[in-house]
Amino acid sequence: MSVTEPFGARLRRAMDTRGPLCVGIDPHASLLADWGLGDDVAGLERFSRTVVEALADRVAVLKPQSAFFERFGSRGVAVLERTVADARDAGALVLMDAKRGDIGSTMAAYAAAYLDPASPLFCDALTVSPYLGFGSLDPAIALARASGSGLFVLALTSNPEGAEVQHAVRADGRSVAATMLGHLAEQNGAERKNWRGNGAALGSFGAVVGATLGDSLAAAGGSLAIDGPLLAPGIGAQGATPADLPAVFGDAVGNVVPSVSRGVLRHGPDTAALRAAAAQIAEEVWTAAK
Ligand SMILES: O=c1ccn([C@@H]2O[C@H](COP(=O)(O)O)[C@@H](O)[C@H]2O)c(=O)[nH]1
Repeated sequence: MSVTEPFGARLRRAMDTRGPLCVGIDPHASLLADWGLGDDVAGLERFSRTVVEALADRVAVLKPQSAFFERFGSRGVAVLERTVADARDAGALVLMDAKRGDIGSTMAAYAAAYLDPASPLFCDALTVSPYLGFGSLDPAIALARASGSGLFVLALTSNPEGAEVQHAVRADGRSVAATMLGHLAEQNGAERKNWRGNGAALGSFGAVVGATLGDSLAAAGGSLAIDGPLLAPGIGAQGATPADLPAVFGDAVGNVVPSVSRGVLRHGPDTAALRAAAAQIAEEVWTAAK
């Protein structure tokens, strides 16, 4: 397996040159219809190609939502493979939003599917769920280190239902989410010792922390100083705005990768309109973080 520059270093460079925005590729049936496309594989392919053509040469990260491709079976997954390859060829980092999580031996197979450069679905990073225990992610962490890819671990998700699990307080007084953030800080600390020295690069092990959280982050406790990226979904259709980011993320706002899907995609299928929508949100993020 070829070892490349770690994901966190590549992500920091992309954020510095392109801005931090991540745009989701979420081909909802309703969006396919709004774009005048069929709810079928041809529609899926046209939709995905259009988003890649419009944005892969300018945003830091594109995030295909695997579920919307899987619903078309093997032909949908074939479209997903092409989407990932085309987006990477055009210069975007690709974060596969598949939220995988299982016992370690199965996790190793999920990791091989997305983080082994020999796999047809190889991506720059993968979203994973730690709710079978953070240690169940060990095979994915090991493969990410070996292949220079990254993980985004669900910590405090953008949906209101997440709190009943993530805010739960453990016997040691820490919330479940704070514990996950602590594990990520350890993983990024180990990476810094072994590879990054004192450079400004981010760690390769990020957390998912919803932009929708308002002050509920304080309720869950835990530190966002994980020395890694913080993927912030929830902007746009779920009600958060770029202006919310400083209040939610505080001092860690410089490590935030704001993620928007429908808020950009609803402007398609016109390529220029998609670009303008992404540029407008990027501008709002920049203004908010100043
Ligand atoms: O906590 C989370 C984790 C992931 N997501 C995913 O992000 C997009 C959000 O789409 P919008 O259209 O911008 O609402 C979607 O793929 C989710 O599965 C999230 O929303 N929250």
